[in-house]
Amino acid sequence: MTSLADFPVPLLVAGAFGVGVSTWLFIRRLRRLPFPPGPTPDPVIGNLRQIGSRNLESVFEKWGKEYGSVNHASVLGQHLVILNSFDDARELLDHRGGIYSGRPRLVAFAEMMGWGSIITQIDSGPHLRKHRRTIQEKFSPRYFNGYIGMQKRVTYNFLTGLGETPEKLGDHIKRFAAAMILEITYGYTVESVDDSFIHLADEAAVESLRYGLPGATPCDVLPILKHWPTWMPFSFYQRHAAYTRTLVEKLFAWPLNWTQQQIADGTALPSLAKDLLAAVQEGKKVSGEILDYDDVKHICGALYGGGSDTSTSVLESFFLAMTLYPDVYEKGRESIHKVVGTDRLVDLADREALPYITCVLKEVLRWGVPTPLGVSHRLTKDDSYKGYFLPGNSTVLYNVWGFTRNEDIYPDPEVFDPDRFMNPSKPEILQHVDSMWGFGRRICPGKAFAESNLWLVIANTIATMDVRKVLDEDGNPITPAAEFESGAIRHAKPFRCSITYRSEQARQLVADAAAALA
Ligand code: HEM
Repeated sequence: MTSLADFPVPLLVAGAFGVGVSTWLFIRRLRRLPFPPGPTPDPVIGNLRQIGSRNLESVFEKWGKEYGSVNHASVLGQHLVILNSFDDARELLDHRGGIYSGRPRLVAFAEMMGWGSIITQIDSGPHLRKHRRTIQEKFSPRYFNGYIGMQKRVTYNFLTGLGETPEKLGDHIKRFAAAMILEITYGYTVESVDDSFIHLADEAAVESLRYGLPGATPCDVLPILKHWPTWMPFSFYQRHAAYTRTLVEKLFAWPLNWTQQQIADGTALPSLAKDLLAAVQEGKKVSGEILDYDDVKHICGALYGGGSDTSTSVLESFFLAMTLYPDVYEKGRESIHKVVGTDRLVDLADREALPYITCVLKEVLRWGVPTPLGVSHRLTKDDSYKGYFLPGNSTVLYNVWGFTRNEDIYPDPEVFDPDRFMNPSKPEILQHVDSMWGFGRRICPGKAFAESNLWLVIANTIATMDVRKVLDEDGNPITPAAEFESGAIRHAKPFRCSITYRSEQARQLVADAAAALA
């Protein structure tokens, strides 16, 4: 076989020179291309003023209409690429995923407050691969099918609580979302929203978001400031980050220590943490990877943040939509009565036979948009697209809210209409709503699990409860506004609705099912 050593040295040098020159020419040509169009930046701060807006997704949508679907902006020297069309997002984030799957550097949030070791913050590389493979395997339908009993129990507890104190809808939703994740992750049962883990998670989230968002502290602009000692003057941000870090570390360590104690006592329920800790102890590979204790801590620690507030947002939107659209509710109930009857609750095995309920869930996702701008990716190398230069290390944002409001795909986008997904006239109708779960190599690994939890709870709520508008003193129905609070996770603004069991038989069905699994 011919090896490199068989070639004369001058030929090798000439070859290497040729490759070097053509790479240099290629990069030069790339850099001569313009940035994608976008709003004119201010000196030094760039587009900070526009980016500071709360409803960033609608700002981006306007830019898309004004400048074209791919936009460029900058904030304090950081390039941003904004994708306002689903096709561009699919081309770049899916098809060119090899260079579009990093995560932007967040100095305060990830490096100072301690979130940097969890998957959502980890940049591309072997560490990411290890965590993703583990989560993907453990949240594949094959694996979590073993948790159907747990999914049912959490669902029936939700319905029981709702039947008893419907005015506490928000608390029941929050408890449901937390319980699903914490049971499967740690085998930890959540009895109420007054749970100490939920309090700790809330406090860690509030403190982290206070100064953790990109650009919220000078450390994001001048990373060397993260080393500024906390005993020095002007160290407010460093001291706040150090305090937040203690909360974040406790958030990761506390539930895992709890599971370890349960294992030692012989009382541990099946859970992801239990499986992974056993694999670490026995030196067994998980999805072809060797994990250590810190991997387990951070893999498990990522899931509550990834799965609980998103699911909460979806259920809030569901109850708001059902209050506003009684015809949809009735149609959903009729479809359940036809297939399941009224003598039993709805099961995950009924999913295929109940396509309308699946469409209700899809429409809740589209209408409520839990993650309006997904999670930002990072472009790891210079690239060009549609004649524009996209600089390496750009933060890439995709406008899920805009994709799912595109009138060509979703006419009357603010109207809640699950029928748009029944026998869709074009494949885009189903494809674009799936952007809710992100793109490419970073697509949400909890998608199948989240969809099955949400489907089960939505189907059984429709089957057993009446959700209606509340009446004012004169007996007139009060129509709540379809208003949402935007942010990384979008939530319906607080609203009132009336929730009662559909019948005594429905109440009994739920009570019996909950008792059987208690
Ligand atoms: C309605 C519920 C949910 C929605 C809308 C949602 C949405 C998303 C989105 C948009 C991303 C970012 C994808 C990207 O970077 O392009 C993501 C990532 C992630 N999600 Fe979900 N998610 C949900 C539920 C869950 C659940 C239940 C879990 C856990 C079991 C979970 C775990 C994760 C994790 C670990 C990541 C990070 C993946 C990575 O960085 O590579 N999610 N999710």
